[in-house]
Amino acid sequence: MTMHTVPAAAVRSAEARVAGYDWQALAEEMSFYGCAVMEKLLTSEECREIAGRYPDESHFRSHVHMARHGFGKGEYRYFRYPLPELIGGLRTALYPRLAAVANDWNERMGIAQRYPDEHAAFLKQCHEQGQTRPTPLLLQYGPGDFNCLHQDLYGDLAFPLQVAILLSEPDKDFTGGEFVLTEQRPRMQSRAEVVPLRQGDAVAFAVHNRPVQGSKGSYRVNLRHGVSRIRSGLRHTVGIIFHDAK
Ligand SMILES: O=C(O)CCC(=O)C(=O)O
Ligand SMILES: [Fe+2]
Repeated sequence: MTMHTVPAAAVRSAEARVAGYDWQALAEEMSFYGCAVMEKLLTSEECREIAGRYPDESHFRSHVHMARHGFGKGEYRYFRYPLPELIGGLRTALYPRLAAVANDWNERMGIAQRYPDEHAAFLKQCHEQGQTRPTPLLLQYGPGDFNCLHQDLYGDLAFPLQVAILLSEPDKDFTGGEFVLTEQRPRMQSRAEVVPLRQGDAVAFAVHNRPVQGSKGSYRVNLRHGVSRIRSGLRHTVGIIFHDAK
């Protein structure tokens, strides 16, 4: 078993969970708007369990204070391999669903690259390119914190969709702190999208580019995502990024 292999039982259980969603509807949402919400991907107990890992350094390979890098304010930690089974299982199970969307996008954007059907095969490509470090992360924001608009690119090889799961309950654990996306359109003004999430909901969204169907064919837009200022309380999220990092 290599370091990035997820136990088969964890993958099967995540696949069963993922199969409960209407993937045709989700794929259409992603293609129309650049994002789609999977409601209640995690239970509140699972959310609490994952968020509760934040203080325990043994789960993580590194710790980032966002203000030190100009990324915003707040902090996050990248998980180590092996990932927690729930996160690793979902990373493996979500990948093929999103790869179908990613391959359709590449075709529409005239990009020759196609993503393999299985996450293990894609990770192998990352590792062969020297992108070997795990990218799933746990984020923690307090009052006044925010996450500047950004793109999670960690090397030349980038999977074009990613997932973020809200672990805290809006209006109870925190206020403010909306997940936001902006879409920069060629020679046009940018479009913003605010994604309403409850505890346990996951948003799948475009990392950088996606095609938009216009009246005269398809054009390419450039997306960024971030989090508006937390007004009160504590907000945790887990981010699932499918490419590994240099
Ligand atoms: O905290 C959030 O909702 C966004 C986190 C983020 O930037 C990510 O998961 O890549
Ligand atoms: Fe991000």
